[in-house]
Amino acid sequence: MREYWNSFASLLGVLAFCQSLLQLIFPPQLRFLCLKFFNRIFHLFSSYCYFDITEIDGVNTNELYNAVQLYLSSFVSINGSRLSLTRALNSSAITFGLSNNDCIVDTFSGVTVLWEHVVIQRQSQTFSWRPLPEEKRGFTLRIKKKNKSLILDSYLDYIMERSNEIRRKNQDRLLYTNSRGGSLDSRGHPWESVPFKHPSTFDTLAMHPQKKQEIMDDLEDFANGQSFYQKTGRAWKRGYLLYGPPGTGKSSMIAAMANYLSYDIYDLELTEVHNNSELRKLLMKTSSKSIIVIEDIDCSVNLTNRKKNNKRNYCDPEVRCGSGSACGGEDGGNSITLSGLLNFTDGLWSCCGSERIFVFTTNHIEKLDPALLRSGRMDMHIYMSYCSYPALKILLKNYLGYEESDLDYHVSKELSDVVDKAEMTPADISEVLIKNRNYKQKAVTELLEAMKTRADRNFKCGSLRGKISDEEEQEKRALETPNEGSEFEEPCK
Ligand SMILES: Nc1ncnc2c1ncn2[C@@H]1O[C@H](COP(=O)(O)OP(=O)(O)OP(=O)(O)O)[C@@H](O)[C@H]1O
Ligand SMILES: [Mg+2]
Repeated sequence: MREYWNSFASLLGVLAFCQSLLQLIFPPQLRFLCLKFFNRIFHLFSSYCYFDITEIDGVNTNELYNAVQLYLSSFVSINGSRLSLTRALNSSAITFGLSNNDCIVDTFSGVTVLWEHVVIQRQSQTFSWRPLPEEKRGFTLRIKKKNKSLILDSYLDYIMERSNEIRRKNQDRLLYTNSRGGSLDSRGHPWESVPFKHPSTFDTLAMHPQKKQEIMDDLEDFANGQSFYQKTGRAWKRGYLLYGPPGTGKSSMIAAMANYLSYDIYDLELTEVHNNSELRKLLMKTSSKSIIVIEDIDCSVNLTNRKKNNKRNYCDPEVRCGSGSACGGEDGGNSITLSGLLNFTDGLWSCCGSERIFVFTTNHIEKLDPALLRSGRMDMHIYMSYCSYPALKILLKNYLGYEESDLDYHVSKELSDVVDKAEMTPADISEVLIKNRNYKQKAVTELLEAMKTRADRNFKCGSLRGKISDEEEQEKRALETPNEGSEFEEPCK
């Protein structure tokens, strides 16, 4: 056996020698042919095969090249002695890369592979619609021939997956908006984006810890549920309806969800969408691993339909534009309808892209069309309630750094007794605590006073409180939609 290997090694040595000799003696064309011939023979006997992944494929950027670069960056930082460093747009992290013509060994499923980063000068600028870089870059993957089929497919898939993860981790989250009202930017995108830096997390969110845990588990199950969704033939998406009075943390919850899963947010302003087909286009331009949000859903769809349909009740099936009717009603398909919206979240269109979460918020669940609430449409209905005692403890910890044990026994007893009766939102309570955050004792005393006053008032004039909050609500709507805020309609009976 050893003799066989010795003779094989000497054969390779001779071939390499002939190659260099040819370079000296023959003219270039002949040399090229001979080299090709010897290379063929060399590869025939070699136990390795090679794959080139170039940076530019024709004139398009090769996604696989970028993925490999990012993937290798996750472990070259430990091994390399000379590395290239990059920081991408919108990223707060620095990534390491292999320097020119450096190699690195990787192991996947017990198989060892070698990566080489190849950089060569481009000889002459060939004709191209866009200027090409002066250097030709690429990665060469060397693997044993016998492992080729075993690892090629799954290894490359694994690299794509890992690189996406790294990219998401490195890149700051983005908040997209369609506030341009359907016009496209220079790259044909209907969404505008800004870095998303909302500090709300599930730790800072004041709500019952058990309920919070349920939501976190549900999100986790969703994010790890690719195989489940595939196996059951369901689109990989999930819908949450957040409802409750203003200031109870619906928007904060959305931010916490995005931060928890590291997803981007698409804040869909329905009043800026002119018709159902525009809505579909917007959906097609959203990326996976994102949360698509429609805030105050009772106002958006309701208002548009009502406006387009001369104040008819939007629960009317014609207005809702159910199956068979011409969507858009009287204006020849020039409005967004409830059925268009449902198709967007639930129908065939909802499946373009994957791993997406839809979140609708409302202050008035009773005003929503039953079609939106039907089981299976929104997977979870989450009531964001007035502040409870467990939620209050979280706020005290957030704003004052107080644990329950830091409070005087009588004070904590009084707080726990009065908090439900006071019916104050976390936003109300936060305001009192922020104002006095440098005087902790005073903050607690003032909060207790405010709660007692509110509880008394609620007890004395419960019906009046209802009116007040309705006024607050109308005021809020008027501020948000100055021209349309006064047009409130009776909820569906
Ligand atoms: N559950 C909560 N936990 C922590 N902070 C909260 C909570 N609810 C409200 N807040 C505080 O109150 C402010 C307003 O809350 P947020 O905008 O999330 O309420 P909302 O329910 O979305 O109200 P709206 O119905 O008016 O949109 C937030 O900036 C946050 O600081
Ligand atoms: Mg909100």
